[in-house]
Amino acid sequence: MIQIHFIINPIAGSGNHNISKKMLQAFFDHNEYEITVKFSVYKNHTTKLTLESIEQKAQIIVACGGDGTINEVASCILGSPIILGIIPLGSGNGLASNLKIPKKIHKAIAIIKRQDVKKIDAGSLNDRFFFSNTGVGFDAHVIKHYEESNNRKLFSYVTAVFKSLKNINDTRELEVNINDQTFKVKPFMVFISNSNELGYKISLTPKASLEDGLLDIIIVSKLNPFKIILFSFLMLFKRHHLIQEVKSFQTKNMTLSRKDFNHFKMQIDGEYRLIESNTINISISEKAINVFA
Ligand SMILES: Nc1ncnc2c1ncn2[C@@H]1O[C@H](COP(=O)(O)OP(=O)(O)OP(=O)(O)O)[C@@H](O)[C@H]1O
Repeated sequence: MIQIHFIINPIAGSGNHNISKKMLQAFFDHNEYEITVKFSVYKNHTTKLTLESIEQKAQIIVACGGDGTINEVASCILGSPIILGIIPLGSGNGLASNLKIPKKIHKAIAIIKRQDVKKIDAGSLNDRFFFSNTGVGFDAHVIKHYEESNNRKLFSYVTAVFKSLKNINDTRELEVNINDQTFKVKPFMVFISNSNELGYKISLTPKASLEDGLLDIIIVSKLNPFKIILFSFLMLFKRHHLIQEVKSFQTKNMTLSRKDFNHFKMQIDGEYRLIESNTINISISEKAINVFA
């Protein structure tokens, strides 16, 4: 019997999915799979549920939600033989889209039942992990405003972008150490990605691969309002690197540090996090997690 656990985020995306134990049971042969279904009932509850599933000897844990839910499940099973399944119920679903996992529930389940395993890389940031992307600056502001909106839809991301434009002059100097170069920057954004998609088919790092053992970085120094509009427009066509303030890198590790503050306001896989340290060490673990894709 294969022990398969589903951990469902009921508020992911628009929150109006009808996924239930009864519905899932209909897809799986009772002689082959033993199904356990859990719902998260508060923020970060998924971590506790996943740790319980590991204790309960789950062989497959399916994250049913967006990048934030995947992050909570995958961070717990990293480096273990447990296989991650994904049913994309989120708003952006960047990682699922990079893995070509369809949003239709029955199609995502077909991928789990096919049992083709891919090993993908995992990023780490001090003592946390990311599987899709992380960043400091404009993207972190956008995620903070998005979470405050209490509505997880594309429109909320667009509103959050406009609200974040008010904070654009709040750029403090960072020291960046990457590929044996050290330099200072007042960033509009430092964006670090494992995946080639942010969600909604938008990408800041279109050449990134989940399997190349590298992180794709873009560092954008302070932009004036005209350049921000130009940057946003070019990003839609994946041409933002044409702006001179945008520098692209690929690396296995990097460090961000700052002297004036002892914290970083970051987004990690689309969730706002305050990291209490004046140094951020970022690296990648190659092929660290097994995923059905
Ligand atoms: N019952 C719940 N009530 C409130 N928050 C929850 C609950 N269950 C999970 N969460 C939180 O929801 C957040 C994750 O949302 P998730 O990323 O899965 O969806 P999304 O933001 O709609 O999708 P995406 O990140 O792909 O845009 C996490 O911070 C998680 O801890």
